[in-house]
This record gives sequence, C-alpha cells and structure tokens, in this order.
Amino acid sequence: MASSKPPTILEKIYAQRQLDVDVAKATPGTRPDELKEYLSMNLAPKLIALVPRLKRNPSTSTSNPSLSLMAEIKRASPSKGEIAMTVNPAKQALIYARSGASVISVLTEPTWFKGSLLDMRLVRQAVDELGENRPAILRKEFIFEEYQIDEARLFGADTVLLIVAMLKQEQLERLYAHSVSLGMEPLVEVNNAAEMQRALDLGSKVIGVNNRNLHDFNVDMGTTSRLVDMVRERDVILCALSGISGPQDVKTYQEQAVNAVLVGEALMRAKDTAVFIRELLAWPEA
Ligand SMILES: O=P(O)(O)OC[C@@H](O)[C@@H](O)c1c[nH]c2ccccc12
Repeated sequence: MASSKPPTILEKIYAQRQLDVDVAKATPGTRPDELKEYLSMNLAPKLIALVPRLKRNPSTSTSNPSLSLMAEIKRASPSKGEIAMTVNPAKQALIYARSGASVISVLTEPTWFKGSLLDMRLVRQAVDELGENRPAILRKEFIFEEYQIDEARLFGADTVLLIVAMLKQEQLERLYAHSVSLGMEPLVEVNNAAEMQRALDLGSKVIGVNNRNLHDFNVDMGTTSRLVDMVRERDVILCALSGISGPQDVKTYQEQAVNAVLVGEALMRAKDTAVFIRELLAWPEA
C-alpha cells in the first residue's frame, strides 16, 4: 500500500512492466492462450540446454576452459543512460559468438534499457548459423509472470533471468518450475546471502550474483566473492554479474572458482570487441 518512501528504480521498472504485460496480454494475437497454442504446436525454435552449454567450454589453446563468458547486448541502462544507441544487435551477437561467448544476454526491456523482443529474435537468428555450438540466448528481463516466459521461448530464448529481489518465494518457485517445464533452466539472480539461500532452496542450478544493487545502483565487486562459499561443494554454476570492466576483474573471480562472468557495458563500449574479449579471457592473440 501507499508507502512514504519514494519507489526504487527496481519498483519503477516493475510497475511499468506490469502495465506493458497487461497490454500485450489484452492484444489479439499475443493473448496468453494464443501463446500457449503456439507452444503446443511446437512453433518455438529448438533450444539448447543452458547447464551443458556452460560446462562445455572448448579446452583449446585459444580458450579459457574454466570460465564461461555471458556477453550482453545493452543499448542503454537506468544507471548509465545511453551506452550504444546505434548498435546492431545481430552483428554484435555474431562477434560475441565467434569470440567464444557461451551465452548472449539480450535486454528486452524498452523504457530504460531500450531493448525489445525483436532484438532477441534477431540475435537468435544470427547465431543459428553456428549450429550446435551457438551460444545460448538469455532473455534479460524483469519477469513476474509465466506469460513473459512463454514469450521468451517463442522469441528464441534458451533461458530467462529470474530476479529474487523482486519476487516472493511462491512466485519464484512457480516461475522457476514453468521455465524448467519449457526446457529452460533459468539464471537466478541474487544480491546477498538471504537471496542466495532462497535460490539454493529453489534447487537452482545456475545462480548469478549481481554486484549491482538494483534498488540503489551501488556496485560492489566483492558481492560475488562473499557468496562463493555458500555454493562450494554444490552442483551450482556460479556467475558474477555487473561491473566487470577488464581482465583483472575476471582473473580475480576465476581464482575464487567463479564459473562465469556476465559483461555488458564494457563490451558495448570496447573499441575492438573481439580483441577485448580475448583480453578478458586472457586468450593469447590469435
Ligand atoms: O553492464 P554491466 O555492468 O557489465 O552489467 C551487465 C548485467 O549484469 C546487468 O545488465 C544486469 C544484471 N542484472 C540485471 C537485471 C536487469 C537488468 C540488467 C541487469
């Protein structure tokens, strides 16, 4: 109910996204039962499983066998404003894919991140040329309803983001189960120990620690490092998200046995993206 505190950015985005989803659900052609019917007709594109994809890094001399890269397409963000307004997501995705990204994350939120489902579909179509070895596609979105997961699957996602901070446990369990039922193991995002415990209780296999607090935008690179011990000895793939700007950050996480890093802004701003990825993963110059 009416609280005296001003809404945080996460609350603002959530509220706007609820309005957006209500419009889509009421629009003929994208009603919930219509999406369900398309899914039951097997019209969603073939997917690849996230967990094996993240475990299968090529162990050749030009790759980093122990750390996976999740590379993000990010035109803008609420904390940084415009980042790369003229990017061609399909071209950018091909550079990521050819440079060895295991996952390509595509922001589909339109108001603050200037993304769309079309961006994601084009990225998926572009990487399909790489066949079985293509990166998995992540719908980076503020998800609170099964409907958005159905949409993700129909638009070519292999996985979706579930943000623990914005979901009640019952909702999180329901969305997690729905995503898995469509063949998509989600990336579950946490920001502190209590949220990490909720992700573990869920049985989540791929957990991302966001170094950026979505309520106040503060970035603390130690957030991931402090939670590493909670997943040790468990069959969980641990990913560090946000604020990663260069090889030193990646090296630190790799030494702490973090399994993957998700990088957005630094990749979007890189002068030569392929060279930057090689530096990030400490690959020798090709
Ligand atoms: O651009 P950065 O600092 O490399 O961060 C990427 C990614 O982690 C960030 O975009 C992100 C993490 N969790 C999110 C949830 C919603 C929107 C965006 C995000």
